Amino acid sequence: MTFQTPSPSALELRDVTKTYGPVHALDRVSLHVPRGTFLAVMGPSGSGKSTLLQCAAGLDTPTSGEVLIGGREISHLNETRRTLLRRDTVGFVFQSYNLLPSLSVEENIRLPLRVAGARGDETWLAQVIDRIGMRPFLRRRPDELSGGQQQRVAIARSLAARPEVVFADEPTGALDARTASEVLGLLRDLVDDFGQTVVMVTHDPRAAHRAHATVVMDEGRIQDYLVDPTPEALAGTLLGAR
Ligand SMILES: Nc1ncnc2c1ncn2[C@@H]1O[C@H](COP(=O)(O)OP(=O)(O)OP(=O)(O)O)[C@@H](O)[C@H]1O
Repeated sequence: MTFQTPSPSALELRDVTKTYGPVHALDRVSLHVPRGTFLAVMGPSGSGKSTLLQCAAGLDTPTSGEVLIGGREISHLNETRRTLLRRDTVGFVFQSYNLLPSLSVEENIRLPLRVAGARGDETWLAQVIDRIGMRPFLRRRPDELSGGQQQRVAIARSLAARPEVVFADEPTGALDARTASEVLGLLRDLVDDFGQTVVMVTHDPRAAHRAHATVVMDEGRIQDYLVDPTPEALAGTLLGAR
């Protein structure tokens, strides 16, 4: 499955299989995600979305096949080297924000740099903070923010080290429809304006609709690949997946 653009690849899966005993959670999945694109991953429960994200982000290793982030093969690295590579090249956004409650907004955003012992690019950080609209809130604690604001902070944190790919796992699952739409608009803007690459697992066709393209998983395989689908087309494809 390939985007028809000449951009270099931010993420590539080559024939990736992940088995748990007799279960093929991923079954020879190949995928190419160019830089500066927003890809949604949908599919029924148990179709392999989380496994795809875990293997693609280097949180887990495939049983066979290769995963390349920014052209570097990660699936054959040992745990330590994979952790280091992940730290430098991958950002995460979770449904539950996962901010540290004792740290300020600014400290949360800078956390990946602190953990890496990196100085960071101050111009980039300032750009990100302004783009997500959190500059007035930098000294607040997460519990002094709304859910949407907390997710904005989490998105800024995911971008702090200017990663090759941001992986978002149901990033709007805990938000009301209006706030979810704002957060998705922000993710899309980060891709369109900053050239970031985002891979987002979602159950929500309205969320996937904001991405450039959607892969639909079923039984560990990519069952469909839709470019700029309408929410109705996505809902129809998902109904047909089982
Ligand atoms: N650690 C594990 N041990 C055994 N089986 C697993 C494990 N993780 C996933 N599976 C199995 O692999 C298949 C794919 O699971 P996965 O969690 O990737 O699906 P999913 O599409 O993310 O589902 P959901 O939408 O419910 O989160 C399922 O059959 C699941 O039971």
